[in-house]
Amino acid sequence: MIQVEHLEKRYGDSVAVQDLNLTFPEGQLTALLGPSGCGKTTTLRMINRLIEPTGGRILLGGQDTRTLKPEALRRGIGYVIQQIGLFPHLSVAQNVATVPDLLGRDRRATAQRVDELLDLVGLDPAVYREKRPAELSGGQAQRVGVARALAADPPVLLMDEPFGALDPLARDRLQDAFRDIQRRLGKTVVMVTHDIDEALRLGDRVALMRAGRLEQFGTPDDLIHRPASEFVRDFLGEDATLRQLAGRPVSAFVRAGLPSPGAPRVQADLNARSALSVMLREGHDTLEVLRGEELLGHVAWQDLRGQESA
Ligand SMILES: Nc1ncnc2c1ncn2[C@@H]1O[C@H](COP(=O)(O)OP(=O)(O)OP(=O)(O)O)[C@@H](O)[C@H]1O
Repeated sequence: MIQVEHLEKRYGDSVAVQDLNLTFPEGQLTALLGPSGCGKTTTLRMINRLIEPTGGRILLGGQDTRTLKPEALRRGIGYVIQQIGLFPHLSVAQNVATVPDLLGRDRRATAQRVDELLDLVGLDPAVYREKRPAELSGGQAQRVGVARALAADPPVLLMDEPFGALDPLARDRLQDAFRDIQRRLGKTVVMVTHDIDEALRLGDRVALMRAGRLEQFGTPDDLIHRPASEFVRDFLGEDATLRQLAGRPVSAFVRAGLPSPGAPRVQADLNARSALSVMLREGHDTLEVLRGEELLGHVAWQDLRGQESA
């Protein structure tokens, strides 16, 4: 758990972050969202002390980060940035092993861990282990960056626009892969993004910032259905519900029960936004949801539109 108390960063007369108070819950992914220049990156970099606050404090597992040496602090905090900065002269495996090697971990154990991590991020170790960064696509390099950040098994991961440089397809895939990994490993993740879809899709919590201050902190549902201000409402936009639906499979909304006669059938992994389109197109307010041949149940129009309770 990371607690931020009255955090402030001033540059001369200008204030980048002002009286910021929030708690990043353990094992969850919190998206730091907001318009350009609102202080997201500054906040993130104060957590691992790449930037020193001018006021307030940050507690990591209850401990004031100022009492820790920055190097020691950063050993427990993975950091992934958009320009991933792989070492060009090292192989993929050596890049991933950078931190364990620095820490003097056992070589054989590290080699095994590297393979596991490459596997985890969707890169076949046998194919990619010995490649150089120059031989990778942007998406592959980004995956190696994520594997490298996970290699030291840090409980906390800070990510700054980690998927920003990718084309939409690669971004979707890596976002999904990362979400799975995060859930499985239970890491506490703070992710800076200015991409609303990404924040709503990946965030267990979203911290929406504006001009150095926190505008709202809550679940994606909170921000969409219970916006704390006009700013939040405007920032997310009118199609916020649709955006959120696009990130969830229709199976998340299924109710058990008798199918309604004549309802169109869709597969469970169809995204909920497309399911809504099927209802509109077919003129039905329910759908039958199947996984393969198996009937899971049905989903109704109201379930998709009033998803606070989902
Ligand atoms: N080294 C610096 N000196 C002076 N001002 C700075 C410095 N770094 C950041 N700022 C200012 O602090 C504010 C917050 O910057 P920050 O990079 O945290 O914003 P951001 O929300 O991450 O923006 P973006 O999405 O564009 O990256 C901005 O107004 C920026 O101009």
